[in-house]
Amino acid sequence: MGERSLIAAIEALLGAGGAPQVRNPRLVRWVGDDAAVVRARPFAVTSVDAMVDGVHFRSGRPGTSLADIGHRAVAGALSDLAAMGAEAGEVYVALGAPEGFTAEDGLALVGGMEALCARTGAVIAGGDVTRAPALFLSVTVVGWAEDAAVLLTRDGARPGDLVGLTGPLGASAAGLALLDGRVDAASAGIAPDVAAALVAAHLRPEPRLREGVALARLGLRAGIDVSDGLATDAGHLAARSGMALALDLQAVPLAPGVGDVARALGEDPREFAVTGGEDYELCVCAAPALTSAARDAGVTTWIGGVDAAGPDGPGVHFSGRPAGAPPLSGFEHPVR
Ligand SMILES: Nc1ncnc2c1ncn2[C@@H]1O[C@H](COP(=O)(O)OP(=O)(O)OP(=O)(O)O)[C@@H](O)[C@H]1O
Ligand SMILES: Cc1ncc(C[n+]2csc(CCOP(=O)(O)O)c2C)c(N)n1
Ligand SMILES: [Mg+2]
Repeated sequence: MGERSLIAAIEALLGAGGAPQVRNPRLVRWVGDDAAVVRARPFAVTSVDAMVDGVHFRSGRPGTSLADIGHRAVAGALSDLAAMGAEAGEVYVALGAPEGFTAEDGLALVGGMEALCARTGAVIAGGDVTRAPALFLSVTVVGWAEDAAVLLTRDGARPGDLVGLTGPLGASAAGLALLDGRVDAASAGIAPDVAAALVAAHLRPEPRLREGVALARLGLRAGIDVSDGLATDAGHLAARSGMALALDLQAVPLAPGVGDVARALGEDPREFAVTGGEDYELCVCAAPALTSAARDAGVTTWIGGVDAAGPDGPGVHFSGRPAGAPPLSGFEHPVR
Protein backbone atom coordinates (compact mmCIF):
# COMPACT_ATOMS: atom_id res chain seq x y z
CA MET A 1 0.00 0.00 0.00
CA GLY A 2 1.24 3.49 -0.78
CA GLU A 3 1.08 6.73 1.12
CA ARG A 4 -1.53 8.13 -1.26
CA SER A 5 -4.02 5.30 -0.88
CA LEU A 6 -3.70 5.50 2.92
CA ILE A 7 -4.38 9.24 2.85
CA ALA A 8 -7.33 8.66 0.51
CA ALA A 9 -8.73 6.08 2.94
CA ILE A 10 -8.31 8.48 5.87
CA GLU A 11 -9.93 11.26 3.85
CA ALA A 12 -12.93 9.04 3.15
CA LEU A 13 -13.18 7.96 6.79
CA LEU A 14 -13.24 11.56 7.98
CA GLY A 15 -15.75 12.54 5.27
CA ALA A 16 -13.22 15.03 4.00
CA GLY A 17 -14.58 15.00 0.45
CA GLY A 18 -17.45 17.27 1.43
CA ALA A 19 -17.58 20.82 2.73
CA PRO A 20 -15.45 21.14 5.90
CA GLN A 21 -18.02 23.38 7.61
CA VAL A 22 -20.33 20.38 7.80
CA ARG A 23 -17.85 18.68 10.15
CA ASN A 24 -17.01 21.84 12.06
CA PRO A 25 -18.03 25.47 11.50
CA ARG A 26 -14.50 26.72 12.28
CA LEU A 27 -12.96 24.73 9.42
CA VAL A 28 -12.37 26.51 6.12
CA ARG A 29 -9.84 24.06 4.56
CA TRP A 30 -8.80 20.67 5.96
CA VAL A 31 -7.55 17.21 4.95
CA GLY A 32 -6.93 17.32 1.19
CA ASP A 33 -5.27 20.72 0.89
CA ASP A 34 -1.65 21.74 1.44
CA ALA A 35 -2.57 23.16 4.82
CA ALA A 36 -5.61 23.49 7.01
CA VAL A 37 -7.32 26.87 7.35
CA VAL A 38 -9.24 27.53 10.54
CA ARG A 39 -11.25 30.48 11.75
CA ALA A 40 -9.23 31.59 14.77
CA ARG A 41 -10.40 32.69 18.19
CA PRO A 42 -8.35 35.17 20.22
CA PHE A 43 -5.86 32.72 21.79
CA ALA A 44 -4.55 29.47 20.28
CA VAL A 45 -3.33 26.88 22.82
CA THR A 46 -1.08 24.30 21.13
CA SER A 47 0.56 21.08 22.30
CA VAL A 48 2.50 18.27 20.59
CA ASP A 49 2.67 14.68 21.83
CA ALA A 50 4.51 11.77 20.23
CA MET A 51 3.82 8.08 20.86
CA VAL A 52 6.13 5.33 19.68
CA ASP A 53 5.69 1.56 19.42
CA GLY A 54 7.55 -0.15 22.24
CA VAL A 55 7.74 3.06 24.29
CA HIS A 56 4.11 4.16 24.74
CA PHE A 57 2.27 1.07 23.49
CA ARG A 58 2.93 -2.35 21.99
CA SER A 59 1.24 -2.86 18.65
CA GLY A 60 0.16 -6.41 17.96
CA ARG A 61 -0.12 -7.27 21.64
CA PRO A 62 -3.24 -9.32 22.32
CA GLY A 63 -5.84 -7.05 23.90
CA THR A 64 -4.45 -3.87 22.31
CA SER A 65 -6.13 -2.75 19.08
CA LEU A 66 -5.01 -0.08 16.63
CA ALA A 67 -8.15 1.85 17.60
CA ASP A 68 -6.91 1.78 21.23
CA ILE A 69 -3.53 3.13 20.11
CA GLY A 70 -5.19 5.92 18.11
CA HIS A 71 -7.48 6.80 21.01
CA ARG A 72 -4.60 6.91 23.51
CA ALA A 73 -2.44 9.12 21.31
CA VAL A 74 -5.20 11.69 20.86
CA ALA A 75 -6.35 11.43 24.49
CA GLY A 76 -2.81 12.10 25.74
CA ALA A 77 -2.54 15.14 23.49
CA LEU A 78 -6.00 16.53 24.32
CA SER A 79 -5.19 16.06 27.99
CA ASP A 80 -2.64 18.87 27.69
CA LEU A 81 -5.44 21.19 26.49
CA ALA A 82 -7.55 20.04 29.45
CA ALA A 83 -4.62 20.83 31.72
CA MET A 84 -4.61 24.40 30.37
CA GLY A 85 -8.39 24.75 30.59
CA ALA A 86 -8.62 25.39 26.84
CA GLU A 87 -11.47 24.28 24.60
CA ALA A 88 -10.44 21.51 22.20
CA GLY A 89 -10.16 22.56 18.56
CA GLU A 90 -8.11 20.95 15.81
CA VAL A 91 -6.04 17.78 15.80
CA TYR A 92 -3.14 17.18 13.37
CA VAL A 93 -1.74 13.66 13.08
CA ALA A 94 1.66 12.61 11.76
CA LEU A 95 1.71 8.85 11.22
CA GLY A 96 4.85 6.77 10.75
CA ALA A 97 3.78 3.51 9.13
CA PRO A 98 6.07 0.46 9.44
CA GLU A 99 6.52 -2.38 6.92
CA GLY A 100 3.27 -4.30 6.48
CA PHE A 101 1.02 -1.51 7.77
CA THR A 102 -2.14 -1.66 5.62
CA ALA A 103 -4.84 0.87 4.71
CA GLU A 104 -7.14 -1.17 6.93
CA ASP A 105 -4.69 -0.68 9.83
CA GLY A 106 -4.62 3.05 9.13
CA LEU A 107 -8.40 3.24 9.17
CA ALA A 108 -8.63 1.34 12.46
CA LEU A 109 -6.07 3.69 14.01
CA VAL A 110 -7.64 6.90 12.72
CA GLY A 111 -11.09 5.51 13.54
CA GLY A 112 -10.10 5.34 17.23
CA MET A 113 -8.86 8.93 17.02
CA GLU A 114 -11.93 10.20 15.22
CA ALA A 115 -14.37 8.59 17.67
CA LEU A 116 -12.73 10.44 20.57
CA CYS A 117 -12.58 13.68 18.57
CA ALA A 118 -16.27 13.47 17.69
CA ARG A 119 -17.12 13.03 21.37
CA THR A 120 -14.99 15.92 22.61
CA GLY A 121 -15.69 18.56 19.96
CA ALA A 122 -12.24 18.19 18.38
CA VAL A 123 -11.70 17.65 14.68
CA ILE A 124 -8.85 16.02 12.75
CA ALA A 125 -7.96 18.80 10.34
CA GLY A 126 -4.80 17.42 8.73
CA GLY A 127 -1.67 15.37 9.12
CA ASP A 128 1.17 13.61 7.39
CA VAL A 129 2.09 10.04 6.48
CA THR A 130 5.61 8.62 6.21
CA ARG A 131 7.26 5.23 6.14
CA ALA A 132 9.00 4.55 9.46
CA PRO A 133 11.02 1.75 11.11
CA ALA A 134 8.34 1.47 13.82
CA LEU A 135 4.78 2.67 14.24
CA PHE A 136 4.78 6.19 15.63
CA LEU A 137 2.23 8.94 16.00
CA SER A 138 2.78 12.61 16.57
CA VAL A 139 -0.40 14.39 17.54
CA THR A 140 -0.58 18.18 17.53
CA VAL A 141 -3.65 19.65 19.17
CA VAL A 142 -4.83 23.23 18.98
CA GLY A 143 -7.26 24.50 21.57
CA TRP A 144 -8.82 27.93 21.88
CA ALA A 145 -9.48 30.47 24.57
CA GLU A 146 -11.18 33.87 24.59
CA ASP A 147 -8.85 35.22 27.27
CA ALA A 148 -5.29 34.06 28.02
CA ALA A 149 -5.81 35.07 31.67
CA VAL A 150 -8.54 32.43 31.97
CA LEU A 151 -6.24 29.42 31.67
CA LEU A 152 -4.63 26.96 34.08
CA THR A 153 -0.85 27.23 34.10
CA ARG A 154 2.03 25.58 35.91
CA ASP A 155 3.10 28.83 37.58
CA GLY A 156 -0.28 29.83 39.01
CA ALA A 157 -0.11 28.16 42.46
CA ARG A 158 -0.33 30.56 45.43
CA PRO A 159 0.25 30.12 49.18
CA GLY A 160 -2.93 28.92 50.89
CA ASP A 161 -4.29 27.12 47.79
CA LEU A 162 -5.59 23.60 48.18
CA VAL A 163 -4.32 20.91 45.79
CA GLY A 164 -6.97 18.69 44.21
CA LEU A 165 -7.36 15.83 41.77
CA THR A 166 -10.16 15.14 39.29
CA GLY A 167 -10.07 11.39 39.94
CA PRO A 168 -8.18 8.40 41.32
CA LEU A 169 -4.63 7.50 40.30
CA GLY A 170 -2.80 4.29 39.51
CA ALA A 171 -5.30 2.61 37.18
CA SER A 172 -3.25 3.13 34.03
CA ALA A 173 -0.02 1.75 35.50
CA ALA A 174 -1.97 -1.15 37.02
CA GLY A 175 -3.64 -1.87 33.66
CA LEU A 176 -0.21 -1.84 32.00
CA ALA A 177 1.14 -4.34 34.56
CA LEU A 178 -1.77 -6.65 33.74
CA LEU A 179 -1.28 -6.23 29.97
CA ASP A 180 2.46 -6.88 30.37
CA GLY A 181 1.70 -10.06 32.34
CA ARG A 182 3.77 -8.74 35.28
CA VAL A 183 0.70 -9.39 37.42
CA ASP A 184 -1.82 -12.18 36.97
CA ALA A 185 -5.27 -10.85 37.91
CA ALA A 186 -6.67 -14.15 39.18
CA SER A 187 -3.64 -14.95 41.38
CA ALA A 188 -3.71 -11.39 42.75
CA GLY A 189 -7.37 -11.86 43.68
CA ILE A 190 -8.62 -9.24 41.22
CA ALA A 191 -12.14 -9.79 39.85
CA PRO A 192 -12.36 -9.97 36.04
CA ASP A 193 -14.47 -6.80 35.75
CA VAL A 194 -12.03 -4.85 37.94
CA ALA A 195 -9.08 -6.10 35.86
CA ALA A 196 -10.89 -5.14 32.65
CA ALA A 197 -11.53 -1.62 34.01
CA LEU A 198 -7.81 -1.22 34.82
CA VAL A 199 -6.79 -2.31 31.32
CA ALA A 200 -9.41 0.05 29.84
CA ALA A 201 -8.05 2.92 31.96
CA HIS A 202 -4.64 2.30 30.37
CA LEU A 203 -5.83 1.81 26.79
CA ARG A 204 -8.66 4.35 26.71
CA PRO A 205 -7.89 7.25 29.05
CA GLU A 206 -10.39 10.08 29.07
CA PRO A 207 -9.01 13.63 28.78
CA ARG A 208 -10.64 15.86 31.42
CA LEU A 209 -11.54 18.60 28.95
CA ARG A 210 -14.88 19.61 30.45
CA GLU A 211 -13.37 19.76 33.94
CA GLY A 212 -10.36 21.80 32.77
CA VAL A 213 -12.49 24.44 31.06
CA ALA A 214 -14.94 24.63 33.98
CA LEU A 215 -12.14 24.98 36.57
CA ALA A 216 -10.38 27.71 34.58
CA ARG A 217 -13.65 29.63 34.19
CA LEU A 218 -14.25 29.35 37.92
CA GLY A 219 -11.05 31.24 38.55
CA LEU A 220 -8.53 28.49 39.29
CA ARG A 221 -5.16 29.45 37.85
CA ALA A 222 -2.86 26.46 38.34
CA GLY A 223 -3.13 22.99 36.86
CA ILE A 224 -1.30 20.16 35.17
CA ASP A 225 -2.33 16.77 33.81
CA VAL A 226 -0.89 13.65 35.40
CA SER A 227 1.04 12.10 32.50
CA ASP A 228 4.37 11.21 34.10
CA GLY A 229 3.02 10.51 37.60
CA LEU A 230 1.81 12.92 40.28
CA ALA A 231 5.19 12.91 42.05
CA THR A 232 6.80 14.41 38.94
CA ASP A 233 3.88 16.50 37.66
CA ALA A 234 3.15 18.15 41.04
CA GLY A 235 6.88 18.90 41.05
CA HIS A 236 6.42 20.92 37.84
CA LEU A 237 3.66 22.98 39.53
CA ALA A 238 5.88 23.57 42.55
CA ALA A 239 8.97 24.49 40.56
CA ARG A 240 7.24 26.81 38.06
CA SER A 241 5.19 28.51 40.80
CA GLY A 242 8.16 28.75 43.16
CA MET A 243 6.06 27.10 45.90
CA ALA A 244 6.23 24.17 48.33
CA LEU A 245 3.43 21.64 47.82
CA ALA A 246 2.61 19.61 50.94
CA LEU A 247 0.71 16.51 49.82
CA ASP A 248 -0.69 13.71 51.96
CA LEU A 249 0.19 10.44 50.26
CA GLN A 250 -2.54 8.62 52.20
CA ALA A 251 -5.17 11.04 50.80
CA VAL A 252 -4.37 10.07 47.19
CA PRO A 253 -7.41 8.21 45.87
CA LEU A 254 -6.78 4.81 44.26
CA ALA A 255 -8.90 3.23 41.52
CA PRO A 256 -10.34 -0.19 42.47
CA GLY A 257 -7.79 -2.99 42.09
CA VAL A 258 -4.74 -0.68 42.09
CA GLY A 259 -3.82 -1.75 45.63
CA ASP A 260 -3.94 -5.44 44.67
CA VAL A 261 -1.76 -4.92 41.58
CA ALA A 262 0.77 -2.83 43.53
CA ARG A 263 1.01 -5.40 46.35
CA ALA A 264 1.45 -8.22 43.79
CA LEU A 265 4.41 -6.20 42.45
CA GLY A 266 5.76 -5.77 45.98
CA GLU A 267 5.12 -2.02 45.93
CA ASP A 268 3.31 0.34 48.25
CA PRO A 269 -0.09 1.05 46.59
CA ARG A 270 0.02 4.84 46.93
CA GLU A 271 3.67 5.14 45.97
CA PHE A 272 2.82 3.03 42.91
CA ALA A 273 -0.14 5.31 42.10
CA VAL A 274 1.84 8.59 42.27
CA THR A 275 4.79 7.31 40.24
CA GLY A 276 3.06 5.31 37.48
CA GLY A 277 1.70 8.06 35.23
CA GLU A 278 -0.66 8.16 32.24
CA ASP A 279 -3.81 8.55 34.36
CA TYR A 280 -4.48 11.93 32.69
CA GLU A 281 -6.38 13.22 35.69
CA LEU A 282 -5.88 16.92 36.41
CA CYS A 283 -4.02 18.16 39.47
CA VAL A 284 -5.17 21.72 40.21
CA CYS A 285 -4.68 24.39 42.88
CA ALA A 286 -7.65 26.33 44.24
CA ALA A 287 -7.96 29.26 46.64
CA PRO A 288 -10.04 28.16 49.68
CA ALA A 289 -13.01 30.31 48.56
CA LEU A 290 -13.21 28.31 45.31
CA THR A 291 -12.96 24.77 46.68
CA SER A 292 -16.67 24.13 46.97
CA ALA A 293 -17.38 25.27 43.37
CA ALA A 294 -14.26 23.39 42.19
CA ARG A 295 -15.75 20.21 43.59
CA ASP A 296 -18.88 20.79 41.48
CA ALA A 297 -16.59 21.37 38.47
CA GLY A 298 -14.87 18.00 38.81
CA VAL A 299 -12.34 17.97 41.66
CA THR A 300 -13.06 14.75 43.54
CA THR A 301 -10.36 14.86 46.26
CA TRP A 302 -8.19 17.42 48.04
CA ILE A 303 -4.77 15.95 48.75
CA GLY A 304 -2.82 18.85 50.24
CA GLY A 305 -1.93 22.50 50.10
CA VAL A 306 0.46 25.13 48.79
CA ASP A 307 2.92 27.04 50.98
CA ALA A 308 5.51 29.67 50.23
CA ALA A 309 8.83 27.93 49.57
CA GLY A 310 10.97 27.58 52.70
CA PRO A 311 14.76 27.35 53.01
CA ASP A 312 14.76 24.11 50.94
CA GLY A 313 13.23 25.98 48.00
CA PRO A 314 10.26 24.95 45.86
CA GLY A 315 9.28 21.28 45.68
CA VAL A 316 6.80 18.60 46.70
CA HIS A 317 6.75 16.97 50.10
CA PHE A 318 4.63 13.85 50.58
CA SER A 319 3.60 13.23 54.19
CA GLY A 320 2.35 9.82 55.26
CA ARG A 321 5.59 8.03 54.36
CA PRO A 322 8.15 6.26 56.54
CA ALA A 323 10.87 8.54 57.91
CA GLY A 324 13.89 8.67 55.60
CA ALA A 325 12.07 7.17 52.60
CA PRO A 326 13.76 8.19 49.33
CA PRO A 327 12.04 10.91 47.23
CA LEU A 328 9.31 9.75 44.84
CA SER A 329 9.57 10.41 41.13
CA GLY A 330 7.47 9.49 38.11
CA PHE A 331 8.26 8.34 34.58
CA GLU A 332 11.14 9.87 32.65
CA HIS A 333 12.33 8.94 29.15
CA PRO A 334 16.04 8.14 29.31
CA VAL A 335 17.82 10.45 26.85
CA ARG A 336 21.56 9.78 26.63
N1 LIG B 1 11.62 19.20 21.53
C1 LIG B 1 11.09 20.26 22.15
N2 LIG B 1 11.26 21.50 21.68
C2 LIG B 1 10.69 22.56 22.29
N3 LIG B 1 9.96 22.49 23.39
C3 LIG B 1 9.77 21.28 23.92
C4 LIG B 1 10.31 20.10 23.34
N4 LIG B 1 9.95 19.03 24.08
C5 LIG B 1 9.20 19.53 25.08
N5 LIG B 1 9.07 20.87 24.99
C6 LIG B 1 8.32 21.76 25.88
O1 LIG B 1 8.64 21.46 27.23
C7 LIG B 1 7.51 21.54 28.09
C8 LIG B 1 7.33 20.21 28.83
O2 LIG B 1 7.13 19.19 27.86
P1 LIG B 1 6.61 17.75 28.23
O3 LIG B 1 6.52 16.97 26.97
O4 LIG B 1 7.39 17.21 29.36
O5 LIG B 1 5.14 18.08 28.69
P2 LIG B 1 4.21 17.26 29.65
O6 LIG B 1 2.85 17.83 29.44
O7 LIG B 1 4.77 17.28 31.03
O8 LIG B 1 4.33 15.79 29.16
P3 LIG B 1 3.49 14.95 28.11
O9 LIG B 1 4.46 14.65 27.00
O10 LIG B 1 3.14 13.74 28.87
O11 LIG B 1 2.34 15.78 27.67
C9 LIG B 1 6.34 21.89 27.19
O12 LIG B 1 6.11 23.28 27.27
C10 LIG B 1 6.84 21.52 25.79
O13 LIG B 1 6.25 22.30 24.78
C1 LIG C 1 4.91 -0.40 26.28
C2 LIG C 1 4.84 0.63 27.36
N1 LIG C 1 5.83 0.69 28.27
C3 LIG C 1 5.80 1.65 29.23
C4 LIG C 1 4.76 2.55 29.30
C5 LIG C 1 4.73 3.60 30.38
N2 LIG C 1 4.97 4.94 29.89
C6 LIG C 1 5.43 5.23 28.69
S1 LIG C 1 5.55 6.90 28.41
C7 LIG C 1 4.97 7.26 29.96
C8 LIG C 1 4.83 8.68 30.47
C9 LIG C 1 4.15 9.63 29.52
O1 LIG C 1 4.90 9.75 28.34
P1 LIG C 1 5.17 11.14 27.60
O2 LIG C 1 5.88 12.03 28.63
O3 LIG C 1 6.02 10.82 26.42
O4 LIG C 1 3.83 11.69 27.22
C10 LIG C 1 4.72 6.09 30.66
C11 LIG C 1 4.20 6.01 32.05
C12 LIG C 1 3.77 2.44 28.30
N3 LIG C 1 2.72 3.27 28.25
N4 LIG C 1 3.83 1.47 27.35
MG1 LIG D 1 0.93 17.71 30.22
